Amino acid sequence: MLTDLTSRQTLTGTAVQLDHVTRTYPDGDRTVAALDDVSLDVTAGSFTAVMGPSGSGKSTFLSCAAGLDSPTSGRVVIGGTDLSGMSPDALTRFRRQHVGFVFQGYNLVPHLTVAENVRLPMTLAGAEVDQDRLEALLASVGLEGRDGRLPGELSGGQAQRVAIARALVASPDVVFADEPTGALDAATADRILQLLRHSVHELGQTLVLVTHDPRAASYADRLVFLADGRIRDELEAPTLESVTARVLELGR
Ligand SMILES: Nc1ncnc2c1ncn2[C@@H]1O[C@H](COP(=O)(O)OP(=O)(O)OP(=O)(O)O)[C@@H](O)[C@H]1O
Repeated sequence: MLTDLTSRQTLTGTAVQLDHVTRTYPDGDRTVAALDDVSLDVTAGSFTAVMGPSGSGKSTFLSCAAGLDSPTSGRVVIGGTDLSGMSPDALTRFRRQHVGFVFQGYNLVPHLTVAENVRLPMTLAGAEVDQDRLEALLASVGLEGRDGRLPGELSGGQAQRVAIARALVASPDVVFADEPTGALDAATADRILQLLRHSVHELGQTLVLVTHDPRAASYADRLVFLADGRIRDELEAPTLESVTARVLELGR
């Protein structure tokens, strides 16, 4: 069971705002809009999934919304801070403190222990993690007693739990998860998705999950469908049945 590890200051309001965000890329003589005038408010303490077929703009959405890339036009606001015009260095510093990431491939540093991997965002930001908090965080993701292990000694599900603890350690304004269960078997994937959902509903974490998997999307509070770089549709309280039905409708 997750305990209240975070002292979140904002449980209400908007955690992430995309305001008319467009991202174009050169394509020969033309430009292609990977993201085309997307506006979206992500409510603090909510779990939003973003789904869409291959090439619909999911990766571009994640890169722009998380401050990994800058939109060609429009603006992104995270936790009240407008990212427009920030230098790459300033964006990196901002992300370390305000944005957590969980990727399909875990992205753990192989020669660092579990505890060192979890601490890493804070270490890079020049901050300490209290030992009690570290232990409580590891326990909350089901990794108590494993703090001295190396990533190579963990199963895929355990490695992703480390990545989730690392994403939560700085109490970020938002965690972005990019196909976090793509490399896991179905039962392990369900446990990881439950853990992510609990981080929202029990810790008040804001979570944005990017996926092409209806099952993963059905864990969210709200589902946004992308197609051709635009928001095509939305579902509140999605279920596997409603997501699957909508995917079939949109595919027509
Ligand atoms: N660096 C780039 N240069 C040129 N075109 C790009 C670039 N990145 C993305 N695109 C184009 O933008 C569109 C959206 O791509 P994006 O990778 O965001 O889609 P996606 O939904 O994440 O796809 P997938 O599910 O296959 O990863 C595609 O047409 C893609 O070819």
